[in-house]
Amino acid sequence: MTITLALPSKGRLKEESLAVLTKAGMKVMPQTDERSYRTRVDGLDVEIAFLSASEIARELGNGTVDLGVTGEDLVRETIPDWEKRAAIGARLGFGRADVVVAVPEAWLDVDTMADLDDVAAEFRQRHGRRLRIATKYWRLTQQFFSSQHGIQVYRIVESLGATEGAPAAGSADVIVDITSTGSTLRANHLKILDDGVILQSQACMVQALKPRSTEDDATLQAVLAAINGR
Ligand SMILES: Nc1ncnc2c1ncn2[C@@H]1O[C@H](COP(=O)(O)OP(=O)(O)OP(=O)(O)O)[C@@H](O)[C@H]1O
Ligand SMILES: O=P(O)(O)OC[C@H]1O[C@H](OP(=O)(O)OP(=O)(O)O)[C@H](O)[C@@H]1O
Repeated sequence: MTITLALPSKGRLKEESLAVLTKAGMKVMPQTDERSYRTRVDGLDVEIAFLSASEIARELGNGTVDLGVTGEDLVRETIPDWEKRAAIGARLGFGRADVVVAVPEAWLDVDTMADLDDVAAEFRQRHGRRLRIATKYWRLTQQFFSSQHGIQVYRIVESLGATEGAPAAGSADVIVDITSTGSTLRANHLKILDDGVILQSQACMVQALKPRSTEDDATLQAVLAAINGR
């Protein structure tokens, strides 16, 4: 029996994930070439699958992989009712980014979610339409605006990239996106609301919650123990 561990297929997330496994004493066999997306962990019944970070979240949600390294933001955004289907086994300390609500710097009297609620409430009267929020994080946005802050009158405009440009382009009024250094927000004259941090995300080792054999469960627990003890 074998379990599948999905790792990010490119960039810093891939390099840092491999470094975590090495530090935990696991030897990932070299890929036969850069474009081969599968390999194994030496001496363990663990198959490695290299996938994109967002795909890893999706595959954890539908139970196609047993373990995966991906961002907490993607787990919470991609998997409906994520806590029923996945569990965070370890926070890995890299891939840090905050998911934030940001508004134009020119909105001088809007600094908090309560201020934004006021703006949303009067937006239709003033502008003849609802407040538009550009984001690719529509699930996190709905939870934060509607469930946590009771803001109901808005419209999500799905953005697939360059989200920070949406207010200047006129396709949205405010945005929800990730930020790490803050330079993209600053370059686009946007400011984070004082209570506008929705999630402080980082890369995590995530376990799919699904039935598996006793041997596979033992392998999975051994991997998690090694990661947590690194
Ligand atoms: N500055 C950053 N820019 C983008 N993602 C970041 C940044 N810092 C940390 N991350 C995290 O990296 C993860 C996204 O990684 P990546 O962009 O490789 O994913 P992806 O969406 O699957 O890739 P692709 O763009 O190929 O579809 C998220 O969890 C995100 O929070
Ligand atoms: O706070 P900063 O350091 O400026 O980083 C934040 C930016 O980085 C990401 O973009 P990137 O082009 O890396 O990826 P994406 O837009 O494809 O997610 C993200 O979407 C922000 O736009």
